[in-house]
Amino acid sequence: MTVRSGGSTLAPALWDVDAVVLDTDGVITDSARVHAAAWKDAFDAFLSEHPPEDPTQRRPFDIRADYLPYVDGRSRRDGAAAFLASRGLDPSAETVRAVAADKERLFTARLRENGVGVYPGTVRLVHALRRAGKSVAAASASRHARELLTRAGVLELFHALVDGGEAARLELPGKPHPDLFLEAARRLGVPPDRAAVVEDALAGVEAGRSGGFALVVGVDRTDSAGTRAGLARHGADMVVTDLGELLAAGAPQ
Ligand SMILES: O=P(O)(O)OC[C@H]1O[C@@H](O)[C@H](O)[C@@H](O)[C@@H]1O
Repeated sequence: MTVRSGGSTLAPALWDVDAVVLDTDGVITDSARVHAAAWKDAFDAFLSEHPPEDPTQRRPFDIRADYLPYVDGRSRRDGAAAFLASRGLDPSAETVRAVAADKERLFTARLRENGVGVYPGTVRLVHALRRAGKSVAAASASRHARELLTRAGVLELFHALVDGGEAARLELPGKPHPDLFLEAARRLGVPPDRAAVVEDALAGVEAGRSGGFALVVGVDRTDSAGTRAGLARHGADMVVTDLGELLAAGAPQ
């Protein structure tokens, strides 16, 4: 049976779920690259001021090799600590706070200068899900998620939002723990085995998998074999390059 409602058609993978929880950075808004670039500047400054003892660990922060496994999807402090530890540096609370504060300053400056865009394929999918009677939530480790969704003009499309501020207030452990997504599903009133998670981060697909969600969709906007394989290995049931692929062929573009 094809779910046709309001003229839109969802891909079969979504027919059997009642709700979809979408990560924000890189899934709804094109802000993952802004986070990654700000982290690179902050970590490279730190590495040149505090070079690791082992010369092989002194190379600059690399967005593919370092951002994806250690920082993407994790809270500000968890991401900073994971990367520093990966280079053999002591992730003391003080060091983590200093690097995270530097990244925050760089991130907000970039955001002020360039603004943030939204992925049109995601907006089309969210409209189609709503027309099909499904609930939709946004979830993010970022404390900026509400601001980003508001600036992009899409906040009102979501029935619930759990962001980094909420996660801290509720003391939810960050991704790869599933708590952020479970809280979003709880707010929608849908059990995880009736809901899908959509994520671009390795820690995020892992969270969807360990949360027992019915479907975990990975998003790889670079369409690289390595990233797709990584997302699948960490728990994605399927990987798309754009969320428009979750609309059935023939659905309005
Ligand atoms: O510093 P913020 O805005 O609270 O964001 C925390 C994290 O949010 C995640 O969504 C990003 O993938 C990370 O790069 C970022 O560090």
